[in-house]
Amino acid sequence: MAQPDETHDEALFSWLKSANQHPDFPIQNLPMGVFKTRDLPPRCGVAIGDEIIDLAKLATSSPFDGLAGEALSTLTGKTLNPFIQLPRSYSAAFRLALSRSLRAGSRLEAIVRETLISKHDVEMCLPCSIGDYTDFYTSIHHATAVGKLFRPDNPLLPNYKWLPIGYHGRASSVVVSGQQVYRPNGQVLRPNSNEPVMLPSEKLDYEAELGIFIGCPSPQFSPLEIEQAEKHFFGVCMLNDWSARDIQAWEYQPLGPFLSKNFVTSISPWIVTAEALIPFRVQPTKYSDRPYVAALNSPFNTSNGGLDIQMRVSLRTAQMKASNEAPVTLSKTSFKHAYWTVAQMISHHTTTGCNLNAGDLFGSGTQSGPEPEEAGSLLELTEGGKKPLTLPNGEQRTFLEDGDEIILSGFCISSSGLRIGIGNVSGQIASTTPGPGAPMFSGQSL
Ligand SMILES: O=C(O)/C=C/C(=O)CC(=O)CC(=O)O
Ligand SMILES: [Ca+2]
Ligand SMILES: [Mg+2]
Repeated sequence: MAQPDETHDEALFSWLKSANQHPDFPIQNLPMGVFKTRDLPPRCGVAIGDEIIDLAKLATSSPFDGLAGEALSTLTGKTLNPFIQLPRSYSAAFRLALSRSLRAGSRLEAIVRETLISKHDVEMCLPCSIGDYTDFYTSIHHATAVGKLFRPDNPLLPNYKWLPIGYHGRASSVVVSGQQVYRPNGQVLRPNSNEPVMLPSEKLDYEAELGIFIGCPSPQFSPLEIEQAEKHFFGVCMLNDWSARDIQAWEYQPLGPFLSKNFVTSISPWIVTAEALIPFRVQPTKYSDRPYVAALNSPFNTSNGGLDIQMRVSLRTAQMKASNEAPVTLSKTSFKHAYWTVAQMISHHTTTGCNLNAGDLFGSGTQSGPEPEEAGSLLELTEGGKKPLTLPNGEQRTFLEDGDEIILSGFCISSSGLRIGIGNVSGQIASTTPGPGAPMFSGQSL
């Protein structure tokens, strides 16, 4: 795993004014995504300051040599998949060449400047074609708190500390930030009843997660040892695993969540690459009485397997929107508290020989920190709906109501204050049954 290099130098200065001191997209970030405009079909881009580099347009000038040039030639289609499946040496070379081209004094300034499109003129799309989506459960604080609500006698099951628990999710319903979230109908067992009823979920919730994209594919029947796993980690986004808690409580035993989590999963539009995250690597949080599992340990994972990614959840109700109030923060935490690392999730997923493909998406599982106010879901913040939250404007919430907008955002910040944004993922709740072609709402997207 690489050490910080010249692309991470905090003193780098770009010829693009808006990139310098940009809170999300300075020259040290260079996240990748797919966008479209009124005139242009979906195409690959890199966010820099308040602009987006149109990579198909950049490729027509063949500005880069060697691996970086080859990498750029894969970025002319409608998804990032042809690029992210390449070995990491290509993405590292591309990042270096792009970083140099954006620095003050670069001989490529005029060529790159020609490709810039304002972020205000684009609509973001899913960054890649997602073949499979797996949702993990890596926050021990979330697992313990939720376990207490669902299984008071047995909150943390004995397997938790031995392997990263997960379930196979539904890739077809992953959407990009800004898409409406329609309240799902489902079977629910009401209190003091023996028979379920079909109704719109009354316990609609969010889950604050990190999204993890797989890059270089791994072949079937070739388990990845933990030392190899990082080579398959392409990058991250923010992910909201919308969850209908009443549907979940009735359906989840014995096979786990099914319809309660398959109706929509929202992700932020930009993928922040593993290379950009190098300065924010940390030692994973140490947990006492963790059993030693040789296959899930490596010297690198022990020293640098963690990622200090700050996560924030905020809510804007319809009433707040109508009176022009800013969203209210519900919780803050960091992915550094996760019990299992990205490499452990990747390696474990392939243990039986399951293959991973470029563009596969992992959810980290809801990230809740050690303190109650760091909880990544309403289920935890309201203790299963028993303790409503009172918002600054006097409104109360147990679960989400129609018109509520949830905004999950992420960023990393260095000890000297350099910040890179991971992104924002927002979604607004609408009452059930949209009819064909769910419209967009004007949510915030980064
Ligand atoms: O049964 C439980 O303990 C809870 C399961 C989940 O909510 C599954 C899930 O989505 C995991 C997560 O996001 O951490
Ligand atoms: Ca989840
Ligand atoms: Mg989902």
